Amino acid sequence: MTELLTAAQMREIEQAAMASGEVTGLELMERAGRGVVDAIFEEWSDLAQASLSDRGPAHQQEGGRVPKAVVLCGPGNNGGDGFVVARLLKERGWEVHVLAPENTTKMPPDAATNRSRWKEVGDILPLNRDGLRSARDADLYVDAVFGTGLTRPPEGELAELLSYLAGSGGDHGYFQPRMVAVDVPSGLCSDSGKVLGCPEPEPFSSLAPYARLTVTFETPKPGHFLAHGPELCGQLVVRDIGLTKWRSVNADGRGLRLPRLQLVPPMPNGPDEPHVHSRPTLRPKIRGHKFDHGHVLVLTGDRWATGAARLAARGALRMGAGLVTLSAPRDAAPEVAAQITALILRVEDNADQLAETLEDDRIGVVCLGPGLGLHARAQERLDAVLAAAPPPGKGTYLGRGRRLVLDADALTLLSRRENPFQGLGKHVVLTPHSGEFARLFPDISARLAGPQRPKLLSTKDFTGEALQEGLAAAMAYREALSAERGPAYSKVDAVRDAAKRSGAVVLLKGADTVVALPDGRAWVHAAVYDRSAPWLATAGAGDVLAGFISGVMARGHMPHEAAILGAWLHVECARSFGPGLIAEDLPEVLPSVLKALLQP
Ligand SMILES: NC(=O)C1=CN([C@@H]2O[C@H](COP(=O)(O)OP(=O)(O)OC[C@H]3O[C@@H](n4cnc5c(N)ncnc54)[C@H](O)[C@@H]3O)[C@@H](O)[C@H]2O)[C@@H](O)CC1
Ligand SMILES: [K+]
Repeated sequence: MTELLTAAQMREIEQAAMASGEVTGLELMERAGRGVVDAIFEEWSDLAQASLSDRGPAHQQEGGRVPKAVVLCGPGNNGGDGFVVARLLKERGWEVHVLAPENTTKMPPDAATNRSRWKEVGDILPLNRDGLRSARDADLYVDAVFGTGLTRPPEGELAELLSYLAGSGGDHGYFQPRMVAVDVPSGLCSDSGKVLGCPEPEPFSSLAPYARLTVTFETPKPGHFLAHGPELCGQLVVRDIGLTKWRSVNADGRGLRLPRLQLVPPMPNGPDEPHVHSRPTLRPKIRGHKFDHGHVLVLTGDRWATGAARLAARGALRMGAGLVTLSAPRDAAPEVAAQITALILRVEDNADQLAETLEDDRIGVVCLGPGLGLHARAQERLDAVLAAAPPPGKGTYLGRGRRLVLDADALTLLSRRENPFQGLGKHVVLTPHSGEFARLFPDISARLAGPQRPKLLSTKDFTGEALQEGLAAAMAYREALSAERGPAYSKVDAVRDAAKRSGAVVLLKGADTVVALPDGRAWVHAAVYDRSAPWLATAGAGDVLAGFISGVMARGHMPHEAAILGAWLHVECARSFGPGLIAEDLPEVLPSVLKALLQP
């Protein structure tokens, strides 16, 4: 397991460690700075080799070039880490230029100590564009302006400096030369992955620089995986600074810090290795009758709209469900029958007939939504399914309650009900994309999206009232952006709130898929960094995911486990297939992925 820690949790752990008397803040800062330097040299061996302490002073005498670093240190402990990095590089013979704020009255004591240590060996330039101009052409830039303590969007000279650095990176080639972020790229909220003060959805010309390498401490933070985090962090490295012992206690030494947030899959070579499995585990199918491996019922849409449900059904079958039945309205039945072999077809004339089918308590999982339609009959079918799946404890289905996956149109239909969440519970997995999520949880979605950019004025608006209104909206938007406070409301917060409100397990899709339970437990499934699979954004892939989750539940996993495993296997299939993938390929490539997974 790789736990993702928020800024507040990280502070709590640090305080618990210092309160124990076993370690000081200064020692932690030294370890952090050293961790950054080690990571730099591991990433760029040419820089390690160029260091004089490795090659000896003769190198310089022989005319060898002295490597040059610019270290940008902010007003807090992140800046303190920066001063340590600067000192350690200088000790290795580097030419080091440090930029830092002149006013140090509010500087935390450990950072101030490291500032003084630096001043014994080097000068300090102002932390602004002028300072940067006088320290040009470095081999390495170290961004230690803000870390987990960012509380508001940067302003004035700092904003100018950060957006200058940001403008030099991104897709157009990373900042040249190399930029290393200490803990997080400055301006990125470590809890949410949002860039404070920057319009959503893009951090283009943002207030946070694009790093090529980000070195964080102890555990990764949610913001490294959510929203813009992966794009800005470049590559992520986690350095152990010796806080493991205090990770699960409060500052007073008691109690677990809740709620917990885990990364799926755990980071390979992460700080918790080798104590963890680096892969999630799927229950093997051992023996038994087909019904012992679960019976999934997938509802199709109407005639000409059955493809999505067929994709889901094939996903569930390939996942290892013992039996998968498609329930199709009569007019859609011929089309379905012509397309399937191992799947079973059941014809429905009306919702009552569906209710009859659902009396079969061997049907452990029902999946509906893909291609279902949004008409009254689809609503009746959804109601029939919800009525026939009482929350666990009240029903008799296999003694554990029937489980449901509600996807696509089923989610839109839910949002149209007078009481959308009635009849839901932890036996239900909701799998919205952001649009469906906004329909179901409009207020939560608006909070997550942050201030909305007003519509651009067109030339016909350039006079009179329209112009006044447009300008007022633009001013209000600017103010709302600058009033954003850290830690910002994150996708994890939003999905937790949605799960709590609906009572169901909620999976909100994306490269940063988040799964949450109503009790606050949450997981980030990250298809980013070296796990990114952009070709998964293809029509029908979501339908297959609903089927995968249904299939995993049929194998006996709890709904939240199924959501996590389904999301993970979905990405593994996409990665295994590679570019050119279409939705139909996902179930077909699953057997080889499962084979590799189940191998000891
Ligand atoms: N928590 C821990 O366990 C450890 C933390 N360390 C470092 O400490 C960092 C956190 O330090 P801090 O909490 O001091 O926070 P930061 O150094 O991230 O910055 C906080 C400072 O900047 C100010 N600030 C915040 N937003 C601002 C803005 N928009 N404009 C101007 N000033 C702003 C704050 O008032 C505060 O003075 C971590 O990111 C990490 O780099 C490491 O030294 C190792 C141990
Ligand atoms: K930073």
